[in-house]
Amino acid sequence: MIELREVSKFYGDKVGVENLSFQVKPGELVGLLGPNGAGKTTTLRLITGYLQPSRGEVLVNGLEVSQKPLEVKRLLGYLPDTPPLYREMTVRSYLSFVAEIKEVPRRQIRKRVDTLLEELNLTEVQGRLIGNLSRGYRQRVGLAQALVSDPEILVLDEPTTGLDPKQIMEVRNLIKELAGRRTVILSSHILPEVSMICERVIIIDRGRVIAQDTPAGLAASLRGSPRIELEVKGPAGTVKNLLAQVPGVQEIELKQEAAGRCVFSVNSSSQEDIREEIFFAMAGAGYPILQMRNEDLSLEEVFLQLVTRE
Ligand SMILES: Nc1ncnc2c1ncn2[C@@H]1O[C@H](COP(=O)(O)OP(=O)(O)OP(=O)(O)O)[C@@H](O)[C@H]1O
Repeated sequence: MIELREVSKFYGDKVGVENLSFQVKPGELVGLLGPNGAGKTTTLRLITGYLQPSRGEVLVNGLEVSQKPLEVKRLLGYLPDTPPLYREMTVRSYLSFVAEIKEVPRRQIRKRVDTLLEELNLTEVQGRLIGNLSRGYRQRVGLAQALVSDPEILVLDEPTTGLDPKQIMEVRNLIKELAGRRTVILSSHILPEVSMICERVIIIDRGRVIAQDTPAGLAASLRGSPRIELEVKGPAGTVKNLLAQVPGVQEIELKQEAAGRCVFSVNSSSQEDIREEIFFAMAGAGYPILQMRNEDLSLEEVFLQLVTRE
């Protein structure tokens, strides 16, 4: 649905993005993740045709964006980093105006706007001037204008920026609901956000793709050897010796010891799950396991590792 082929964009001698290649398949919900200045906004502007690449090709639904800008814009709904709102218009008149520009047939405009007002919880403010709305409402109006033509593809630049926690939850849920029938690409510098709502994450840094995978896949590929955290009721020394005999155990680190309990972090050399073996070893010796869990890397840790490694 969206394809970037070795795309570069330079601003004078400054690099916006360099040699960027990735694809987004129909129906996917993909997150573009990166720190400030990584090139997220540039990438989204290239996809929507607001910028021309200095090198390479951007294809949307098989059409080259720079060759077929109007056709591509018909397929897209775009929420830019600053939504293009007219402060002196009411919510309803603004959405009707955008619907007209987006070539929604005249007879359908009223119904379409009603549906959007309903879906985005804007019905009660439909008669208010946009300039008088709170930031959360304005963001929702921005999202509504992106959806007005019921586009196949949605491009959202930092859709939750500036919202309060409740509004963030609402907008995230809305995006998930919208995603089913559409292809969605959104940008964010918030890690939990993309891991929560996106099926696939493309991490960019300094204009380049440095990783792309599912949130779980990214964590797994970088996790290296699995780690287990274990709390046992028993003497630390003996427990450590027992752990050392479990096949696959590589490193054992005592993290805490108090009141007859000890907490260990155990590194395994194999990709096999060694928790069962640990259980039998402790049960055999009569030391109850109070807690045992895989220490998974969060997306945040993966992201930091990737960016730092670069
Ligand atoms: N119009 C411009 N002129 C010059 N440099 C620009 C322009 N727009 C972006 N840049 C530079 O290109 C790089 C990528 O910027 P971009 O806005 O795409 O990043 P971003 O990931 O969206 O960051 P942010 O989250 O801060 O918006 C940055 O170094 C930025 O300073």
